[in-house]
Amino acid sequence: MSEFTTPILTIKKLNKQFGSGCEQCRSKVDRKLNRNYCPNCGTIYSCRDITFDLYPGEVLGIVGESGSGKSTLMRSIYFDQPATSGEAYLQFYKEGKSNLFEESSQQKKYIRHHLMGKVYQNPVQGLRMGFTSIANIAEKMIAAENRNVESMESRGRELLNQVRIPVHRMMEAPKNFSGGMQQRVQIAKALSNNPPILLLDEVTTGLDLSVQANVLDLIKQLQRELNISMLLVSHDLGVIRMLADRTMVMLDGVIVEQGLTDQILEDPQHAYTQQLVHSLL
Ligand SMILES: Nc1ncnc2c1ncn2[C@@H]1O[C@H](COP(=O)(O)OP(=O)(O)OP(=O)(O)O)[C@@H](O)[C@H]1O
Repeated sequence: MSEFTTPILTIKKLNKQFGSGCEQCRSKVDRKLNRNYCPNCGTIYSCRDITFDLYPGEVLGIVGESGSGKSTLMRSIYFDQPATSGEAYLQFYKEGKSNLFEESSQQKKYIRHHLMGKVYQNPVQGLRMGFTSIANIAEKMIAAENRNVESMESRGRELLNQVRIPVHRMMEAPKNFSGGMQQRVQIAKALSNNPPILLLDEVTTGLDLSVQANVLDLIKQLQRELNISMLLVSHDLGVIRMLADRTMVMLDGVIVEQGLTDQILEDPQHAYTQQLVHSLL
């Protein structure tokens, strides 16, 4: 991305820890951790000084093994849980000048529903499985203060069509759908308020390979059509290779390498990335 393009999202020194820390781990400079964990007090440092920019229309991949902190990062950005410290700025919110983490819970709700959408690995987290599909979509629209039933229904139909769920099934609950369909309803819901940013957390993990390919194709197509910026978390470098323009590699809560995806795949610098790339070949 050009240095002259303004990022749509900027994250600066985001930290998330579980535990209050002790004298052996509180200082960033000389803390002695076993991977992300303080052996003395048990505090887990899930995200450490995570800093990056997301640019308009780009897909930024975040890859790393289980426990490296990817989901914690996504949860912090979407306010599913509070970050311990750090800054986040959105170009579309107060001209990118206000740290989102310091906003009131009401403002965070506004940001979450108007400016972001999120698709979870486990559809139970993103959907009400017993509600109809269209009601799931409407729920996010209502959260963004849309009260017009007709416009919600027509938007719901449009979105279901866009994610290739037959519209005649809109009154069915996601609990009756296959895993791939549930993910598509989640994507429709996440897109309902036309957010400029979509967060995708391991959205194809656990699906059969052919279903996985369909969902990835859909994401790729939507990204092209809507030119939406995406943060895409996966432990699977194959998924990242297919979708991400740039990639960050996380290990033990730290970004160990970032760059253009092609560059990372062709010439990985960090030993862990080399190992990841090697396992893909
Ligand atoms: N609520 C919590 N309480 C304590 N520790 C947590 C909590 N949530 C996450 N962690 C720890 O934070 C670290 C990062 O977890 P996270 O789920 O973000 O990793 P991940 O890279 O997304 O892994 P996975 O792909 O398996 O989901 C792990 O060591 C995890 O045990």
